Amino acid sequence: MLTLRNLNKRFGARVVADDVSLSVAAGETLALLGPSGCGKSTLLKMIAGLERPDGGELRFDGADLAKLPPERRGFALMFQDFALFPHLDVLGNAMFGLIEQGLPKRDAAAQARAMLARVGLADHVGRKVWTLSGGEQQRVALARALATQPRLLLLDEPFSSLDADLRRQLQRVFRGLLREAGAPVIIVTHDREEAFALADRVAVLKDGRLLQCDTPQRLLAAPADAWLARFIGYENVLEHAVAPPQALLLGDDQPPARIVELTWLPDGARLKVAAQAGELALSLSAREAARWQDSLFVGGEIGVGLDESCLLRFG
Ligand SMILES: Nc1ncnc2c1ncn2[C@@H]1O[C@H](COP(=O)(O)OP(=O)(O)OP(=O)(O)O)[C@@H](O)[C@H]1O
Repeated sequence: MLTLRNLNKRFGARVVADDVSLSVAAGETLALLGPSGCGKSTLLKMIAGLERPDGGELRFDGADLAKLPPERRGFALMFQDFALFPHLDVLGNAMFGLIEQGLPKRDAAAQARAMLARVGLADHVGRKVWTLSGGEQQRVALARALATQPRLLLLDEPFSSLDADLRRQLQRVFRGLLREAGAPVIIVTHDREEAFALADRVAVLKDGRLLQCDTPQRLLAAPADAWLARFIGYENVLEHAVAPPQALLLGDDQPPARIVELTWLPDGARLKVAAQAGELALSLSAREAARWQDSLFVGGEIGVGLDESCLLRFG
């Protein structure tokens, strides 16, 4: 298990880690999620040993990491550009870490081949990496990282250079492989869908502060504050609570709300209305849109209320 306790780091006046405490268990995938510049990569680098914390404690299975140089931590780090070696073929890349560990070449090649087969690249071992597609390169980088059987796997924006379809497809492959690897995994991302798709728990960071760390379900069910609620994708964020879609009540018996924006879609309509509680966004199914069609125009009125029992209150 990896444990961070009261970790602090600043660059000049900029605080990038503000008393961060968290832990990641064996077999668990944790996502560090936050906007650009909030300190995600720096946190990863401190764990890897590439940046030194100003204060706080980093432990792995109870042992203090402070005096352990990066190469002796037994962690694998995978960057967003994959950092493959262009002069080596696929097999050469995948066995690189094993050779570094001092494994005889034959054993290293056998283990690397086995890992390449696991990521679906058994037929590509002799290819130069620059002849591979982005998704294939990404799988080589993962095979290289996993082949060394790291004690901890650190992935920095592993999918950011891939297009959306490939990203989704590889995320599925990854999720299985990461679980099988059995080591704790930390993934840095600014993409909430990626975090929710891959991670068991998601740690949300802002300006170096850990705002909330929980399962995707619990983050969605009980966001800590309004900023976080918006960041994880909620639209109707009120002062003290989120109004999820199920909290919105439509009907003639509800207070009238003026339609300020309207978009017709194949399966209904999207509206923004000026309601008593503030501006609310809502989606109408095709059936609801048909039911209210006479009122559906910008400037028109529709009855919109809030079911207080469905609101997600902060804190
Ligand atoms: N070695 C360094 N020296 C000075 N400032 C740094 C250094 N490394 C990072 N920073 C600054 O610290 C802040 C946090 O950087 P970091 O890379 O950790 O953010 P991030 O959340 O990973 O961002 P992104 O999603 O854009 O990669 C940024 O303002 C960055 O410019």
